[in-house]
Amino acid sequence: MTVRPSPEKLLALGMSFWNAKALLSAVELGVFDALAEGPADLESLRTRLGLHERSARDFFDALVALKLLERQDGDYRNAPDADFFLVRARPSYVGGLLEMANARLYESWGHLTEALRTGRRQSENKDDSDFFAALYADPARLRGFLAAMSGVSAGAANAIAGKFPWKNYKSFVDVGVAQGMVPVTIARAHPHLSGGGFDLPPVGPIFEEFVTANGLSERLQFHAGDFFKDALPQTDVIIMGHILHDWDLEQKRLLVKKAYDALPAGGALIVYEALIDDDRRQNAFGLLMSLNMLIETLGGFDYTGADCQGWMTEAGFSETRVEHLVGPDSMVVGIKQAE
Ligand SMILES: C[S@@+](CC[C@H](N)C(=O)[O-])C[C@H]1O[C@@H](n2cnc3c(N)ncnc32)[C@H](O)[C@@H]1O
Repeated sequence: MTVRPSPEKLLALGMSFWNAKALLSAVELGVFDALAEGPADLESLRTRLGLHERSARDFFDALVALKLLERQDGDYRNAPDADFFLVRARPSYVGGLLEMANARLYESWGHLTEALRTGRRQSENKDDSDFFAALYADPARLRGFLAAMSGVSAGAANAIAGKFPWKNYKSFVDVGVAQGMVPVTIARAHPHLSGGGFDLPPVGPIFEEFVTANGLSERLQFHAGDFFKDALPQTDVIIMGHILHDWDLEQKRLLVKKAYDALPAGGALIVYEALIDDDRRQNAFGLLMSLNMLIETLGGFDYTGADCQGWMTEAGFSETRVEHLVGPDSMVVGIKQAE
């Protein structure tokens, strides 16, 4: 008997932007913040959030069906994971990424077809100015972007702190550090390490605020610079997370070479991203991230572990390996030959 194919999966995938936008609007409206204080019934939640009465019930019940909220005896409360990760006041908040997705990516992705036809990015300014220069001209957007990066890298930060042999090294610098989630996580887990972050000058105060709030300002310093114009700080281990995918092939190769030049013999470069699997058929998130680079940047694209190992070998690294971190993220480690 032949099995009749079902369109269910295709239709669910095609309509999954509904689910995404319901979550993004819930974060924007502060639904999870409102319920962090305790359960609320329909009317009090609706008035608290300033929603029109027409669709509030459907919206909240859709969030129940999506398992973001729970409802008991007419009262809504946060589902446990939403309560942990989506309440702004909690240190575990990862909604910065979702805020950025809501404010910028959601609309830009509406132009994916045009981007695929033209090869040109579709974020707010489609001209040739540097993505980061435009972003950093607006302090509120800068802060939002850097906080979003903490949400993106929190899981990988824990995995790098746990999986890399830090006991063999004394110092490290995270290049393109953003707010500092990765160095803070590593320094907390390994009290013998000191280090810091390298990034464009406007990032300094935001990094320092985050490091101080985590009680690590004695061990983590900020290095201001432009990684295309300045040498990278000399240190035992350099980390680059979600950096190489922002840039074109020549720029990627240049950054790997600059890391090699800054490391001592025996030093290590850790590159982490949502690496595409070598066969380019499994890591849908990595492949879609690469399309996000089309939407957002002039020449950026994501790549496989084997691609990155190739650039590291070209730059002079004597040993390279790829290790899975968490979810879609993996790291490529390059070791500079010990003398
Ligand atoms: C996509 S974010 C990645 C942040 C962080 N590594 C993470 O994974 O969460 C890219 C970072 O590179 C920094 N950056 C961009 N251009 C730079 C440049 N020319 N020199 C130094 N840093 C730069 C940005 O400020 C930003 O913090």
